[in-house]
Amino acid sequence: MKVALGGFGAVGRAVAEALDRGIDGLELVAVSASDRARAEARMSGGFRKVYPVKPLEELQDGADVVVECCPGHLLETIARPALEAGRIVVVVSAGALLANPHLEEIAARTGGRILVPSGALAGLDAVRAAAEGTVESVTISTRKPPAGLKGAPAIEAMGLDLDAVTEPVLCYAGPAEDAIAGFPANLNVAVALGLAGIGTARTMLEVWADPTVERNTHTIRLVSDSATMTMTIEGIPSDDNPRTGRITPLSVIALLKRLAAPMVIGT
Ligand SMILES: NC(=O)C1=CN([C@@H]2O[C@H](COP(=O)(O)OP(=O)(O)OC[C@H]3O[C@@H](n4cnc5c(N)ncnc54)[C@H](OP(=O)(O)O)[C@@H]3O)[C@@H](O)[C@H]2O)C=CC1
Ligand SMILES: O=C([O-])CC(=O)C(=O)O
Repeated sequence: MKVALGGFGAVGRAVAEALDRGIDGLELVAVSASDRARAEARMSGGFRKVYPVKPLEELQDGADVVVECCPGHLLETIARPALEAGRIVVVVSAGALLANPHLEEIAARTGGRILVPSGALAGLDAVRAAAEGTVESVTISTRKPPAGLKGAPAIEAMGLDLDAVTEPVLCYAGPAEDAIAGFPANLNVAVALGLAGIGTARTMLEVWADPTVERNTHTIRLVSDSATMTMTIEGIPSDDNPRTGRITPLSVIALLKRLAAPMVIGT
């Protein structure tokens, strides 16, 4: 499968490095970045090959799979032409799907597919299985080191000085659906959880700026007629972007491998 990466930041570059090192059945064919020269320089300083840096709208040409790993407001720019062309689109900015419900309609019409990786979250396999039965409630509590919430419009609206936070501050409590506008680059996990389970309107979220944690910590609780679950993941922030956990690109790589694998494990 030929893979094009829409984004070459904390997620895209790590996925590109893995594909460049070589994964059976997968071939990197193009990347996108806002700074083309910098992307090319990064590839020439360590990659085996320098891949074409293409505009986001052209990633589907010559690719079977397009991975969206850009700021969420660019999801439509990447996904619409790729889905119109019937491609598989891997969406890392899951939160942006809420503002773009038409993408699923395009996929249904063209035979394209939208795949959302587990990203920085644990347990979506079991949540999806439980959702085939009756789920009573799903909650997620997110605690991030204050730096991991920097730039979020909701934090700016609160007037919270994240550098001055000395004890945990509750920054949001309510449905996952209503949080993403205020935290577009921080809560993709909560939207992915909602989409996997009982919907983002019924999935209840708390967001904490917590100086006592060093990791992006997400705890899911689910009550259903098949199981109750409590799952916590403590993700190490990536060096490139403290908002993004290191496990996120690994989740994308694992998903891409499933696409090419003769055997698939997990829901
Ligand atoms: N689902 C999940 O669990 C998670 C989702 N995310 C989400 O994944 C997405 C990617 O995260 P991350 O890699 O950390 O983000 P980064 O900010 O590190 O990287 C973003 C990339 O997008 C590129 N870009 C920006 N504008 C354009 C443009 N107009 N054309 C082409 N490329 C562009 C940047 O280019 P340049 O390199 O030139 O700056 C950069 O390579 C974000 O939306 C983030 O919120 C993150 C963590 C977990
Ligand atoms: O990496 C994380 O902990 C999660 C994250 O940023 C997101 O969901 O957008």
